[in-house]
Amino acid sequence: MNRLFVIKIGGNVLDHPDALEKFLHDFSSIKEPKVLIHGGGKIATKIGNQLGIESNYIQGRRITDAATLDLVTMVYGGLVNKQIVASLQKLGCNALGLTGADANMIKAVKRPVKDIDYGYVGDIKQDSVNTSLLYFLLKQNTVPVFAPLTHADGKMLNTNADTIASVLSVAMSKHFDVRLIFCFEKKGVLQDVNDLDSVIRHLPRKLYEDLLGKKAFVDGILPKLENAYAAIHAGVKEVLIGEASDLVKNTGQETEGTLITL
Ligand SMILES: Nc1ncnc2c1ncn2[C@@H]1O[C@H](COP(=O)(O)OP(=O)(O)O)[C@@H](O)[C@H]1O
Ligand SMILES: CC(=O)N[C@@H](CCC(=O)OP(=O)(O)O)C(=O)O
Repeated sequence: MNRLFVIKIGGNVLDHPDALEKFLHDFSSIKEPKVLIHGGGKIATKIGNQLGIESNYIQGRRITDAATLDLVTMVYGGLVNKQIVASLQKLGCNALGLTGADANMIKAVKRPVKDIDYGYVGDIKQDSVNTSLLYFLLKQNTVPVFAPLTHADGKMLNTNADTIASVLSVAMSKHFDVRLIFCFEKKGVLQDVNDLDSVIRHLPRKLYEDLLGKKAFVDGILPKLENAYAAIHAGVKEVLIGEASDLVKNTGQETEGTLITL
C-alpha cells in the first residue's frame, strides 16, 4: 500500500506566525499524499475574549454554547482555515479547505449529556468519513485541509482537532499505510511537563497508563494521547507526537518526538 501522512497542527504553533510559516513550508515539501488537520483553540480564545465570549475547558475540551459555536465556526472554518489554504497555495501546494459538513466529509452526533454538558460538541462514530471522496481528492494531488468542525442535523459541531486527525487516519487506513503525526510546540510527550527535555521517546500503552495514574498529563495533552491510542488500536500503522519544527525528520526514517505503540 502507498503511504499517507495525516498531520495535525496545534493551536500554539498556529498562533506564532514564524513557526507557522516554517511548518507550512515543511508540510508543502512532503512529496507523498498528505492531509492536514488544524486546531486553533488559542486563537478562538483570544478572539472570544475580544468579543466578550468566555472560554471554558474541561480536560482539554471546550464547552461550546451557542455563542461559542458561532465563534469557532467563524474562527476555525473561516479565518484559520482560509489563511492556511492561501499560504499553502502560495507554496505551490494545491490545498482544499474543508469542514466536516463540506461534501459530508465527517458526520457526527452531538455529544450526549452525561456528567458534563459539553454543548455543541461533536462525537464521530466509525464509518462517518467520506473516504471515497477523500481518496479521489488525494489521487488528484489535492491536499485536504480540515478545520476542527463536524456536523449533524443541520448544525455545525465543534470537534477536537486531535480527534478528527485520529478518525481520518483510521478511516484512510483501508487505502493507505498511514503515519499520523501530531505536531505541537513541545519536543514530544514529556515525563515532566516542567522539564522540556524530558521527552519520552517511546510510549507503550502500559507506561502511558502508569504515568496517567501519576497525573503526569494534564490539559491539551490528554485528548492528544487518547486519540493517539485510539488510532494505533484501530490499525493506523504509525503514530508520532512531536515538535512542529521536526516535521521533515518525522516524515523520514529517523524520527524525533514520541512514538506511540500498543
Ligand atoms: N506531559 C506532558 N507532555 C507534553 N505536554 C503536556 C504534558 N502535560 C500537559 N501538557 C500540555 O499540553 C499542551 C498540548 O496541548 P494543546 O495545547 O491542546 O496542544 P495543541 O498545540 O496541539 O493545541 C502542552 O503545551 C502542555 O502545556
Ligand atoms: C471540542 C473542542 O475542544 N474543540 C477544540 C477544537 C480546536 C482544537 O482542537 O484546537 P487545538 O488543536 O489548537 O487545541 C476547541 O474548540 O478548542
